[in-house]
Amino acid sequence: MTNHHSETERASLYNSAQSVESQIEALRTGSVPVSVYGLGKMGLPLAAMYAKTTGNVLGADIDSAVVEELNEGHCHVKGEPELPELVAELVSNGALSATTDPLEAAEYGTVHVVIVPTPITAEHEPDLSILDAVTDDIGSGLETGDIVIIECTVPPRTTAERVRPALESASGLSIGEFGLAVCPERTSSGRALRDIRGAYPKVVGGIDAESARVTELVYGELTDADVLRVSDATTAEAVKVFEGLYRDVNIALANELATMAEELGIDVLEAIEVANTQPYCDIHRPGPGVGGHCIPFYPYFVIAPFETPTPLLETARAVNDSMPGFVVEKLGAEFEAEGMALSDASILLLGLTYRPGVEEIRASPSLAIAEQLSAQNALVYGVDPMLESVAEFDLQRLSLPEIEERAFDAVVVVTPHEEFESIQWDELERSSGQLFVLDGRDALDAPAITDAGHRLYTIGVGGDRGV
Ligand SMILES: NC(=O)c1ccc[n+]([C@@H]2O[C@H](COP(=O)([O-])OP(=O)(O)OC[C@H]3O[C@@H](n4cnc5c(N)ncnc54)[C@H](O)[C@@H]3O)[C@@H](O)[C@H]2O)c1
Ligand SMILES: CC(=O)N[C@@H]1[C@@H](OP(=O)(O)OP(=O)(O)OC[C@H]2O[C@@H](n3ccc(=O)[nH]c3=O)[C@H](O)[C@@H]2O)O[C@H](CO)[C@@H](O)[C@@H]1O
Repeated sequence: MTNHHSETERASLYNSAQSVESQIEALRTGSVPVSVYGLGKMGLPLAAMYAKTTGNVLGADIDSAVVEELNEGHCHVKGEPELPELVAELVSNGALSATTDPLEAAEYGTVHVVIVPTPITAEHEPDLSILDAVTDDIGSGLETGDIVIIECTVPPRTTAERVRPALESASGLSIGEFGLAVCPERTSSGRALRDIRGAYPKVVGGIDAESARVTELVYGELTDADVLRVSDATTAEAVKVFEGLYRDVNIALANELATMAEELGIDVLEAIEVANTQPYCDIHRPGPGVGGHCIPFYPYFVIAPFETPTPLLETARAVNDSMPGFVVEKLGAEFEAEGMALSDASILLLGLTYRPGVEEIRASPSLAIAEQLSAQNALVYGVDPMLESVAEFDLQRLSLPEIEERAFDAVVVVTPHEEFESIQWDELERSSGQLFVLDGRDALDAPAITDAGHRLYTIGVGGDRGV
């Protein structure tokens, strides 16, 4: 990859002797080369925003298809408004390019932004191996005056106790010669550019004051929102993780309440909606499970690495992970009432990604639902307009038009993609008796289902919906 900015001066910001105005001028005129590591759902929008602001970004990704597509001006991330056009513009004007060689990026940038995956292992331990690899790569090219900014979500204390020593060891430099800060990505897929531009404040925490100063200056140019500087890097890491913990616990509360709906004999969704009119109440929405590689994973960034007991976090995880089973039990009970076994049933799952419009299947509820149904020898089909392959799922793939050519005993709405709004429910039929429709997300128009002669159960709705 040729360096498209080799002719311009190469400025660094950490411990810069220039005035703040000159530093900002350098940042905005392409004199501060930025390297972004990880060009995925979050990294590509972030690299684009950096390139739009600085005009000088080299992205690094180990996936050659990602790099090739980007260097052709194409956007591989689906469902991000404005991103394809922005990427095309930035690549054509030389503000953004990419390499598969993180070492090249490490030599190129004086600002290094890390936004690579931070998953968990099958044993629910944080897996920071990718972060470690990138840290070592950056360390090998780190120079005095550089700054490294961790945007990926990591367990608290990771930057101070894992990333810092690794950078110092790989570079032979120390904090004070280079900077290190945390600015966690707080964006949601599907609205990434809007969020990064400034839907809500960016949070900055530095290993030292100069790192915090430089990172505050950089994000002050990147976002229109406030930049909130917190005490240190660990606090910034904790802010991000706490947001996710709050969400997982609150979804678990909604799910537990939803499982009580029939015994309560009410529409729990209605009760939640009205309870939330109280400003101190923000009960989330029940569903067939909690997916994605954020919310179901972040609790383990606190449960696993620390000694302090975390019973609430673990219970919330257990409640949310029980929801696919709740769906399967509901299906079994419905068929049992007809004297039919799940092993004789044909079941269609609508929506396999973890939420609508996002091409991500990690921890998707449909994975567990299909697995548990298949384990009981049910015949399981799945439809998802966002997915080319459904190899990870225990089911047979159907296209949306194909579902009206077959008969099912039940249809489960797991993830309500907008394409499903075109389904003609009166065209769906069961080989004999009433089709059973399980609406996991309160996404359906109930009269359209019941007018078509189907039986409808919505998670959280215990009795008949009020008049
Ligand atoms: N997806 C979200 O909604 C979201 C929101 C906020 C924060 N985050 C956090 O952002 C980080 C990245 O998440 P994402 O959703 O963009 O992941 P992603 O899986 O969409 O993309 C990750 C990218 O990193 C690349 N990569 C993997 N190993 C690499 C390496 N060694 N060097 C360079 N690139 C490498 C992959 O090829 C991929 O393109 C994670 O820490 C995540 O927790 C995600
Ligand atoms: C704290 C927070 O908001 N973080 C957001 C979150 O974004 P996300 O893409 O992971 O999506 P979510 O909307 O959190 O959904 C996750 C799963 O929970 C299900 N769900 C959701 C709400 C509900 O009331 N009931 C549910 O059942 C849903 O169906 C899906 O399966 O994490 C990103 C990375 O940290 C953040 O950047 C982003 O801000």
